[in-house]
Amino acid sequence: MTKLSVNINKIATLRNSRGGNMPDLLKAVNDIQNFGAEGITVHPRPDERHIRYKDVTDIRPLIRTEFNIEGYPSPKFIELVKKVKPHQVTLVPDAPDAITSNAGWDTITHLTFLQDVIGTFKEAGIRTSIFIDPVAELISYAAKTDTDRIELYTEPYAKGYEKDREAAVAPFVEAANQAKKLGLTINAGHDLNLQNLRFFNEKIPFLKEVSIGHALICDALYYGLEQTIIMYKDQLIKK
Ligand SMILES: CC(=O)[C@@H](O)[C@H](O)COP(=O)(O)O
Ligand SMILES: NCC(=O)COP(=O)(O)O
Repeated sequence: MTKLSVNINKIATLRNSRGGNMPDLLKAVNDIQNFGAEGITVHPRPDERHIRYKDVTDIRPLIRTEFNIEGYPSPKFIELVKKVKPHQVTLVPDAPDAITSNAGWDTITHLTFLQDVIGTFKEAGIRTSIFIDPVAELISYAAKTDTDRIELYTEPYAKGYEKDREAAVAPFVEAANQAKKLGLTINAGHDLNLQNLRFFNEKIPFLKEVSIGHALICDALYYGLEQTIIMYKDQLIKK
């Protein structure tokens, strides 16, 4: 079954908005895992406006599932990830001031850089994934980086879902099949939600993991965190 990794950036953002320690991020990490999530995702950015670097270190001993750290591989980020040793690092090409991630890697232009960074993480025994758009040439270059996985950037799917979900998912199915043939494992994330998740997951039966933050934390305001995680996991059950 596809694993659900909960991105807790939004919980940190809420805490940071007032200073202090409410909501308690470390309690949330414990609870989210107790409620059935199969992983925790964090995405530290250089200005630490969401997750702070210290949060990442503090969270590590509480992980009983899988820890996924996402971010742009700056020297500081690489150092943090090597120190914390998560199960997976997901490389994202976002600019320091990006409100949120808004594109996948140009794996052609940045091939050598990605090969170097991925080599560094693999030497440290950390599984790698790279955030990517569903474009054939970019996927074929992703395989040349020696990454273990790719994370399909699903915002365009989410945007197109209501209008025509078959058309919206088609490039992702094609990209996933191509990546699988090249020996890559497939993750997905960005703007997945209770409406669009089941369809995406059913269309890519070998999808390994989804990381979901924004919509899930918004839903938790209405349903509570435990019930929300149950609802998202239900979307990942193939019926
Ligand atoms: C790579 C990706 O799509 C997510 O990490 C996304 O950027 C969520 O992070 P924020 O919640 O901080 O926008
Ligand atoms: N990698 C995607 C992620 O962690 C969460 O993205 P979103 O659900 O906050 O859009």
